[in-house]
Amino acid sequence: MHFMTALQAAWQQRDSLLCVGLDPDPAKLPAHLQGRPDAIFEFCKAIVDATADLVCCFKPQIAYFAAHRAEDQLEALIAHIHAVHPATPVILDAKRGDIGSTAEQYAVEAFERFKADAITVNPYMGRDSVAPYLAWPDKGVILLCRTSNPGGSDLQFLEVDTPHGRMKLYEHVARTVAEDWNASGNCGLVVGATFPAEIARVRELTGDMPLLVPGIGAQGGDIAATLAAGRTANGTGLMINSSRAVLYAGKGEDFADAARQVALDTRDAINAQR
Ligand SMILES: O=C(O)c1cc(=O)[nH]c(=O)n1[C@@H]1O[C@H](COP(=O)(O)O)[C@@H](O)[C@H]1O
Repeated sequence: MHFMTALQAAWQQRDSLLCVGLDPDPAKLPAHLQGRPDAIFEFCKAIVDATADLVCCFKPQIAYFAAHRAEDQLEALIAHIHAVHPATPVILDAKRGDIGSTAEQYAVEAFERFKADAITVNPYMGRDSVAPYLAWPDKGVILLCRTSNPGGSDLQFLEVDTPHGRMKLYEHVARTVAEDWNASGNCGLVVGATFPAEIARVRELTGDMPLLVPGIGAQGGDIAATLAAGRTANGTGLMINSSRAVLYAGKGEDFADAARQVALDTRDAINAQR
C-alpha cells in the first residue's frame, strides 16, 4: 500500500497524530533486559505492542540499532510491526544524503532490506540525490526542512536568492519539494515542534503535505502551538513524534505499561487541540 494511503487510514482509524519514535539506548533499558543479546528487539517490541493502537506510525532511528550491531534486530522489529500491526506505517529515520548511485543503495537498504514504508532524507545535496528514493512511488520520502535542534538555524534560516525571490533556505526547501519533487505525491517534510512559527509557514507553502514534527516531550516543544500552526482543515496532516518521553517513562519490568500511559496522555493532549 502507498505510504500516504496507509498514513491517512491510520490518522482516521486510530484517531491519532502521534508517532512513537523507537530510539533504544542500551544504557537506558530496564535492568531485566540489560545484557540479553536480543534486548533491543525485546524492548522495542514491548513498546510497539503496548502503543500500536494509539499511534499513526512508528519511527525507528537507525543509529540506535547500527551503533550496537543490531541491524538484525531492526529487521526483526519492522517485520514484527508489519505482521502484528499491519495498518501501522513505519518510517525509517536515517536522514540519508549522498550522490545518486550511493542513494540507490540506501533506498534498497531502507525499502528492501528493512522493508520500511518511508525514510527520512537530507535534501541538501539536491534533486539528483533524492531521486533514487522518489523512484519508489509507494514509499514515503520525508525531507528535512526546519529541524528541531538549535543549530538548525545555522543554515536553514539563512536568507537566499531563489527564482521566487528572497526567502529563508528552509522555505525554499519546502517550496521546492511541494512544487517539484512531489510529482508522485509521496513527499513529506520534517519541521520541529520547537519552531511553531516555521510550522505555520511550511503549512502555508505546502498545502496539505504531511509534516513529521519531532520535538515534543524531551525537547520541550509545545503541543498546542504545533497543532495550531500545522494541522490541516480536516484536523490531520501531522505525525507528531515523541521518543524518549515515551520509551523511558518507566524503568522497571512494567516499562511498557508506563510507556502506554504517556503515549495515551500525549495522544489525548494532541487530540484536545484538533
Ligand atoms: O527526522 C527526525 O526524526 C528528527 C528531526 C529533527 O529535526 N529533530 C529530531 O529530533 N528528529 C528525531 O526525532 C527524535 C526525537 O526524539 P525525542 O527528543 O526523544 O522525542 C530523534 O529520533 C531524532 O533523531
